[in-house]
Amino acid sequence: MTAHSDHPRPAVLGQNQYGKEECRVVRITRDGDTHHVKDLSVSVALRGDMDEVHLSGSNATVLPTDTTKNTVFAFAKEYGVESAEQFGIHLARHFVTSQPAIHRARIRVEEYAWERIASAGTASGADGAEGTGHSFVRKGQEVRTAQITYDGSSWEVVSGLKDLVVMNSTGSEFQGFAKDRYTTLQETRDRILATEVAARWRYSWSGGEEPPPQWDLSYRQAREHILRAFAETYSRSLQQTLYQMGSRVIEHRPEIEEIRFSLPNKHHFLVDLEPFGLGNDNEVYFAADRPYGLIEATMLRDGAEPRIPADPATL
Ligand SMILES: O=c1[nH]c(=O)c2[nH]c(=O)[nH]c2[nH]1
Repeated sequence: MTAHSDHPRPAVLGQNQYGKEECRVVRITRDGDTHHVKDLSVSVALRGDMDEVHLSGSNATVLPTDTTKNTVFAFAKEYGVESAEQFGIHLARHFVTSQPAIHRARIRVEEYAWERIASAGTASGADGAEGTGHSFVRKGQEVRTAQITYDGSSWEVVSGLKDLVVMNSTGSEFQGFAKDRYTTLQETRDRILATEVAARWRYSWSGGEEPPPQWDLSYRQAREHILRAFAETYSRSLQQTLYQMGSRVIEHRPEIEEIRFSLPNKHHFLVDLEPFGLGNDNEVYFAADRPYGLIEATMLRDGAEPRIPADPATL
């Protein structure tokens, strides 16, 4: 006879917590034409008198996780985001002091840093650098890619980059689009435009007597043209912005004769704060993860043959 086979002990509830993970909030603060961005992923975990909800199913002490998410967005509007720490302190204090059943709140914040896309001749990223005031590139290095093919007589070099995240906090609209009975998207004259650029460009160089391009210089310049075109284009669609990025590279870099982009449209939806009696003048956005639009196109030097495949296995 073993102790636990004849007299099994009942299960007891151990440590428990609940909340909302990864509330992706983007707070734009407009200082005239200069915008400031705070981009956070906020996770809330609450603990307290939660036995009954587990044991009997009574939700009397359960502040919904949906409410915790709403609070994150509402606080972004009401208090702004001075720092990740200060924002977390506001939230944690709020949950613990306003809900008698909640005794402990753990707020985790990840902050994604952005730097300004500077215009020609200014130091990229330095705060206060000249630029549009509303164009940003996410900090953290993009990945540079290269594919070299040689068949014993000729070379093909396709270079590129991926994971280059950019955002315009204004200067973008999307309207006048086709509509059918399933269309619910509202036309907008002022939206956030954000994407994670993946681009590949093919050099005209194929060996022989011709000296190869200066690869590093060419990469830096192509990247710079892509960024500037993104920043300086008033966008009517991501497709139009893509075309400007590509044509600018083709026009300024004679060594490149084809460039292909794959641009996810990283949607940012304005949060409806009216239920909380708060306005939202393009200040607080929900950064959606998926699904996302995917806009792809090739730009060619006139007369060049398209050789970058549209559907590669990987970039
Ligand atoms: O720039 C855009 N292009 C689209 O094709 C599209 N479709 C959509 O729903 N939003 C957008 N935005």
